[in-house]
Amino acid sequence: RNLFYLSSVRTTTFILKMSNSSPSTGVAVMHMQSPPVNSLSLDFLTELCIGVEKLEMDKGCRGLIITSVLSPKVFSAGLDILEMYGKSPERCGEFWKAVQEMWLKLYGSNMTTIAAINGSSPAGGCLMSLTCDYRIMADNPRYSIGLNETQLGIVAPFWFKDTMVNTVGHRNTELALQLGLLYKPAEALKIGLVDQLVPEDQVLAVATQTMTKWLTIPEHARQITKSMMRKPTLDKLRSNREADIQNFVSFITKDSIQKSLRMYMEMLKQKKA
Ligand SMILES: CCCCCC/C=C\CC(=O)SCCNC(=O)CCNC(=O)[C@H](O)C(C)(C)COP(=O)(O)OP(=O)(O)OC[C@H]1O[C@@H](n2cnc3c(N)ncnc32)[C@H](O)[C@@H]1OP(=O)(O)O
Repeated sequence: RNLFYLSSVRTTTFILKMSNSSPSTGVAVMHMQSPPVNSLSLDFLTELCIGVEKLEMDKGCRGLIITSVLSPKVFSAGLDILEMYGKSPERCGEFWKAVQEMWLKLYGSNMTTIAAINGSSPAGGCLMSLTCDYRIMADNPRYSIGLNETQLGIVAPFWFKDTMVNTVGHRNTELALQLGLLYKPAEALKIGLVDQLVPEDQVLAVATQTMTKWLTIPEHARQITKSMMRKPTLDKLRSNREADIQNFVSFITKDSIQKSLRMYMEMLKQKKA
């Protein structure tokens, strides 16, 4: 099963093609396609990290757009709850390492990255879009975005929080994280959680136009500036990875947390019924 595919902007797509930036544009598009909701499983994260690493090594690739083919519904439902429920501590540790890896690779990417958010993007899905340099969201009030971890009875780790603070500031993050707020597109724009709203059918086209503008900036200067802005946040996790994994494993395997996750999954199913 292919969890996502990468394509050039101008040519049509190929499944998991790795030398995937168009020579004419230098831009790759990652289309996430892991039905039903693009939840971030261990397999998905592993595949994503390999794909990004290959793009990073491709000197012809200067930009990456991340979007979903599950539109018009979901960009990403965040971490796969089933990876955190009823799993052994070893497996939980492996999963968390992959989540860290995804964040380190995307937040630390040398490429210009744009999230073309064409559906809801809660929790880990919001984190993934926060790693990007620019966020364009479909202006559809059915969609929402935010770090809603507290609603599941879990706590967003410090590097989720730091990424949010770097984007929307301390006060907005305090409110967002404590209350587990999911923002409608207009509210997300207001606090700076997304940079631009566009009609649903134009998300990818506007992302592509925006990328063209970003790529006119001298590459070396932009990369050094990005690194200067993000390095302290990245270094904080890099120097605490193992402790962060241990913290996650001991937290997520607690009976009370497992119970909260079970109740949340039941609530999702009931909502559907
Ligand atoms: C120190 C401890 C640190 C812990 C830090 C953890 C950090 C991050 C946590 C996360 O990312 S947890 C995930 C949080 N995600 C959510 O809360 C989103 C939940 N999902 C939804 O709100 C909705 O599904 C949606 C994304 C808005 C889409 O709605 P839609 O109506 O289109 O689809 P549904 O019918 O609700 O769902 C379809 C199907 O998918 C299952 N599902 C949904 N989300 C997840 C998920 N995140 N993981 C696994 N499975 C998910 C849902 O249960 C349905 O399953 P079935 O009933 O079809 O079996």
